[in-house]
Amino acid sequence: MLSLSSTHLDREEINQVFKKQKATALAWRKSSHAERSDRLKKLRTWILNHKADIRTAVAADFKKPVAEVDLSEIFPVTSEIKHTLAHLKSWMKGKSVSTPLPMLGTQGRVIPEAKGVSLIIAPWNYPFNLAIGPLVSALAAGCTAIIKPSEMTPHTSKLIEKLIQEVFKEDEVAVFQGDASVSQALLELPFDHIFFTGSPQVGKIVMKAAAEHLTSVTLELGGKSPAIIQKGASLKDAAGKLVVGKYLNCGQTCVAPDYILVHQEDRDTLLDEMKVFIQKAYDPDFKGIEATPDYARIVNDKHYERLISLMTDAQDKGAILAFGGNYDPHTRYIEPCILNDVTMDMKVMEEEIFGPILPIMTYENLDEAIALVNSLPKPLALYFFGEDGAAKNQVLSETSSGNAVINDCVLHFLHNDLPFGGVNNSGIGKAHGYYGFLAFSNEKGILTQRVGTTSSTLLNPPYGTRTKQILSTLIKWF
Ligand SMILES: NC(=O)c1ccc[n+]([C@@H]2O[C@H](COP(=O)([O-])OP(=O)(O)OC[C@H]3O[C@@H](n4cnc5c(N)ncnc54)[C@H](O)[C@@H]3O)[C@@H](O)[C@H]2O)c1
Repeated sequence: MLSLSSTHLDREEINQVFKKQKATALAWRKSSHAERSDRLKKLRTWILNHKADIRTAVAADFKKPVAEVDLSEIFPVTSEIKHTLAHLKSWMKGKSVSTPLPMLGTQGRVIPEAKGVSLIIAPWNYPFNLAIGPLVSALAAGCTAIIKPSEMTPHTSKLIEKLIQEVFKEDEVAVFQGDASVSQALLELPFDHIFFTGSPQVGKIVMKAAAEHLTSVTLELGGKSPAIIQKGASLKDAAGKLVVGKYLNCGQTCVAPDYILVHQEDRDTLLDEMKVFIQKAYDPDFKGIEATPDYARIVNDKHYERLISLMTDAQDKGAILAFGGNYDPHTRYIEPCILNDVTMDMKVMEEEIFGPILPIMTYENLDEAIALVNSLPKPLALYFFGEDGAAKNQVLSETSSGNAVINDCVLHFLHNDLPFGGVNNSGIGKAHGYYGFLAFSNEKGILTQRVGTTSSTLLNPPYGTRTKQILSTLIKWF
């Protein structure tokens, strides 16, 4: 198997490329809309010409189905580029701000300025999308970039390197392959922005390293995203959406519903509907789920064993296997699994599951469900199913999450006009569309004095009675 974990660490080369990018970043800061669009179009053309290579590479890494590669690796990036090309001109223009009375005679404007050299560290679970998606934002903002793809998906990471080498010069965009040691060597450098996607544990390491240079960070992290099914919700509709959202990418999705909170009277019906949907989606010909080409595998043995131990721990502590339970270490197959009677002392409720195991917990009243969500770190997403507006508003106002979706799940990732990201433990900063552009931009506030020095001289020392009167008027009225 292709491996990148042993890629040797060449600090000298990293330093050289960083230095070259510093020089290019200065020039790129002034790059026009046409130049930035041209970079994005070249990127898009390469992707469109290599769709088959992308499908083959991601499938070689974890048997990801072709349709899922198209939907969740290629489409989000091409649509992000299209959206960016359509709006970049107005984003780059910045905006005028209104003038408050005490500032009369001045004009204020906010101009987005390219931050400079950026570092993009990507995870393995959407290995193409989560390395190239942030690059779209970096290029739009006028930044250069060094990308460190995941060592866990070597085929896709190699393809990303090929893409970058064919489309860019190394002083514009470069790729360094390898494991944590390569990330850490990169993190020693004074980047102008770091965009990290990965676990909260590594996010903390990244933020500490960034603090050394006071480099700004976007941290796209993970967490336990709950799905609350309100009493009276359409259980059939919720069941189908939960199954699709959970088992896409074999559950290895940062925004997958991590656990379900359903009213105790609805649990069995929801469960039955989910079983029917799993059968229809992944075993339509009754040949067994393992035979479907539409279900991915676990990325490596370490994650496979972690997931099996989560299932075993839960069952040892009293959880009931309501669906699934079959697995195969040779192919790293884990059947979609649903656990009932889950309690908070089980490991499945202590860590992000990040695999095809779905615990169901019940509640008697909504307050209980909200209290449970609030007892855990703030999640990346929260899903609410139900038509009761008051209940929906209660959940939205009494919980905190990076994003929230009503009557669906996971879909918000594809909405380019919504800020995507977490809050506290699930992330810092937002990605996608305009928000991604802003992440790589310094929003520079510019004030222009238009009426000479009159206004400021009123407040110059020596501070006499008139100055004091002006100040007390300012404080009183403005
Ligand atoms: N918010 C999002 O958009 C989003 C998207 C996908 C995944 N995720 C999260 O990512 C996690 C899974 O991905 P992962 O296992 O690749 O994450 P990870 O944190 O283990 O690794 C991410 C990247 O960091 C590097 N890395 C690992 N250890 C490091 C260290 N000690 N120092 C510096 N760099 C290091 C890896 O080489 C990899 O490139 C989950 O928590 C998931 O929720 C979040």
